[in-house]
Amino acid sequence: MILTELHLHHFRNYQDLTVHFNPGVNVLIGHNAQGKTNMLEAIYVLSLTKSHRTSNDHELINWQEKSALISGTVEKSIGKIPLELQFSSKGKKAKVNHLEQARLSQYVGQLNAILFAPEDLSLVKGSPALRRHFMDREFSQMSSKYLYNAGQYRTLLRQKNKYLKQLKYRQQTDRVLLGVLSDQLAAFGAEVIIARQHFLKHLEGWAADLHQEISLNKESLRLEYVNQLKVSDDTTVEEAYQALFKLYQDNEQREIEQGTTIYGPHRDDIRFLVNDKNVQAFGSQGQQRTTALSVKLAEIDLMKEQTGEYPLLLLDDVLSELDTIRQTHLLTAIQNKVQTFLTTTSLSDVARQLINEPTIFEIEHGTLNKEEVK
Ligand SMILES: Nc1ncnc2c1ncn2[C@@H]1O[C@H](COP(=O)(O)OP(=O)(O)OP(=O)(O)O)[C@@H](O)[C@H]1O
Repeated sequence: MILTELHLHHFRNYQDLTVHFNPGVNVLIGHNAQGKTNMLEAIYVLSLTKSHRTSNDHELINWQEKSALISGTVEKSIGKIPLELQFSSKGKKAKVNHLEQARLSQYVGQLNAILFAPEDLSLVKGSPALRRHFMDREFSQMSSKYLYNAGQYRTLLRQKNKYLKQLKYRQQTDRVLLGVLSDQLAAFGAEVIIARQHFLKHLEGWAADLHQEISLNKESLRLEYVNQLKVSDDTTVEEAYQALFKLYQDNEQREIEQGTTIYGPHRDDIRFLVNDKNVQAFGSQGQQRTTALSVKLAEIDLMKEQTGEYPLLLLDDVLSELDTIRQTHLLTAIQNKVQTFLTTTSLSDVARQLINEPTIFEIEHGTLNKEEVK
């Protein structure tokens, strides 16, 4: 898919801007604090309805204003689709084809974007929460069912945890309601677990090939889904539900004593194995970076496989974080395949040579100038 046009109105430091993009590589270049990341963020928000930098939508609205608008046209194999998001103190409204969507979950999936920022290089060495967030964010874009199930799971988890605390401090005594909450939680949790198993298996296939290539055939990569149920590719949702519900029943007293839910996909993780060794514990920084890069690039192919369309790729200041070999791999892997937006304060010679006919936009104080490419 291609984002042909973007319009920003009172979004962050952009007053009123309409920009037409290159279907290939778009370079957003400028000094610090001019609005490069804000532009990538706008595309990301147009894709997922929320920002990767803040959970407070109000921050997206220009400080002098009361509302903001992001709109754009996405071109897919089925045709052109106009998308629009409005933010105000009353909340946000999402429109597809000029029609307001009753639920944001109906909107997500129209425009898919993969964001790669320097912090993604710590996907491997960062906390398990980072990897769970990664799974939820990426798999939600590929499957509205996943988005729904993960959302329901989160809501029920909050309810169950609140109830467990009330039982712990004896503000409640009725365990029947706890059983009902655990039953529902196990049902949505099982859906999330089986979907993660499925998506990670496919992601592994793509990532292993890329990793081998980037490491010049020296390393093999495997991805293991770490979960308390130890599911395999053959485990059904029903089996996972039964197993998870049993864990809740068997550990009811422990969960009450701890005032929190101990089992479920909110405790999952991903283990990355390079040449069969856990790269988080034993890998060099370079191996960890190669792993993160392979996994990010693999997402592009996974998304194409699952949705039939390539996503957009948003690269926020990552080139400067990668050495020449990894830069070369990244840039050759995306050329002529995915529409790419990359921010940088200066483009290295390597990148200039590798990028095919980019459009270069110079950003200064929330305005854009197109640079003629020499
Ligand atoms: N809600 C807002 N209203 C107005 N201006 C904002 C708002 N939010 C952020 N800004 C301004 O946007 C600018 C930051 O833009 P951005 O994060 O895109 O920088 P950048 O060009 O990516 O820089 P760097 O290279 O340092 O990452 C800052 O000047 C900040 O003050």
